Amino acid sequence: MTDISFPATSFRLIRDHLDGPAPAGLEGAVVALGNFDGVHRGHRAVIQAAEARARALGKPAAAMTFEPHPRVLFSPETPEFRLSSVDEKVRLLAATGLDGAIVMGFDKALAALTPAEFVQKVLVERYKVAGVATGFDFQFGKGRAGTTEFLRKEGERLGFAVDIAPPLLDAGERVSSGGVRSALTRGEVEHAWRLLGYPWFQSGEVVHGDSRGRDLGYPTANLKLDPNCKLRHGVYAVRVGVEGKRYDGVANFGRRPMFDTGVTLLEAFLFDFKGDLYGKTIDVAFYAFLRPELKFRSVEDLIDRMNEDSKSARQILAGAGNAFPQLADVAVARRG
Ligand SMILES: Cc1cc2nc3c(=O)[nH]c(=O)nc-3n(C[C@H](O)[C@H](O)[C@H](O)COP(=O)(O)O)c2cc1C
Ligand SMILES: Nc1ncnc2c1ncn2[C@@H]1O[C@H](COP(=O)(O)OP(=O)(O)O)[C@@H](O)[C@H]1O
Repeated sequence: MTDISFPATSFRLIRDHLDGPAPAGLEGAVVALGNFDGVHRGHRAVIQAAEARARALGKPAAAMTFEPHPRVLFSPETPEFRLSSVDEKVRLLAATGLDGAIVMGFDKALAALTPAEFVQKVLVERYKVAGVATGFDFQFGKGRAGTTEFLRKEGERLGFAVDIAPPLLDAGERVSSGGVRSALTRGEVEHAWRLLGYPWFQSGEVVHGDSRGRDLGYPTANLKLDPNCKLRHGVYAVRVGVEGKRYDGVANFGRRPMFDTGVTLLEAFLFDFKGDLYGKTIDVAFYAFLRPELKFRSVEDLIDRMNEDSKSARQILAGAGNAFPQLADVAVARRG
């Protein structure tokens, strides 16, 4: 167990809707624009470009993101495996050192704005942006017709700075949310970690299970993940953040074929912890895939294997240094 000190933050979170009044607090900022699912290293490069420009201009720096993900509006029948919920995203953004984030409610009215209208109404009139930073492949506005080239021209015409970050490569692979998703789907959490720059994590409230864990000598804190989560089922070495402390542990994600539950859960056993976690929000970060879920001949065999899993996880995590996602406290962010 180690103490985590959250970065002190005066982070300002704005949840904006076009039909409401223009919110105060981040006018004149340099804005990093994007969906930022996972806030991976490529996203951080965009954020750094916004911060550098903001410093040069003596302005605040903020991220502007869209919620729900535009895909939810356009193709609700094919739900996306999201790397981060809006809360997780905001906590990641707040820890980057940005002054704030604008979460634009993405609805039909916003989707109907042409690229020129989005620039004029949202960026210029509503936020009076001093600059915009985005990734090389960002597209925006009705029909995704707005390109980075268009944004550059609009910036020149209307007087705001435009910075476009080139693709970021990791060992020849483009860092992308899609790359992280497919790594997680294969259980390759180390690869996801490389692309993200931090071990992937999921947050949630601890719920009650079947009280079986205690009898096995392995009480597990249970989280229901988003049903669209495509993380490979199996056993992982994890580190768990609880109320500013963190614990190494081992977790199973799946349906527990031993007990024919049919329900998909993330269940984490925390080493060197005793206490009650029900109702608490915890962060479970993934460091290594240990094995797939199995059906053992007996509960004793399962327990033997869980003992082995714990030993491997302890070894792996001892070699992981202090690595843990940098997360600011959302409760602090929300007060902003
Ligand atoms: C390290 C670890 C490994 C596990 N491996 C398996 C497994 O291979 N097969 C399985 O059916 N359940 C597995 N489980 C899930 C346990 O069966 C589960 O935690 C237990 O049923 C407790 O259920 P409860 O939380 O509802 O009380 C594993 C759990 C942990 C913590
Ligand atoms: N080391 C630990 N790791 C995880 N949970 C623990 C630990 N020690 C105590 N607990 C508590 O035990 C609960 C899990 O017990 P368990 O018997 O698995 O029941 P259930 O699955 O019904 O919640 C956790 O939610 C938490 O409150």
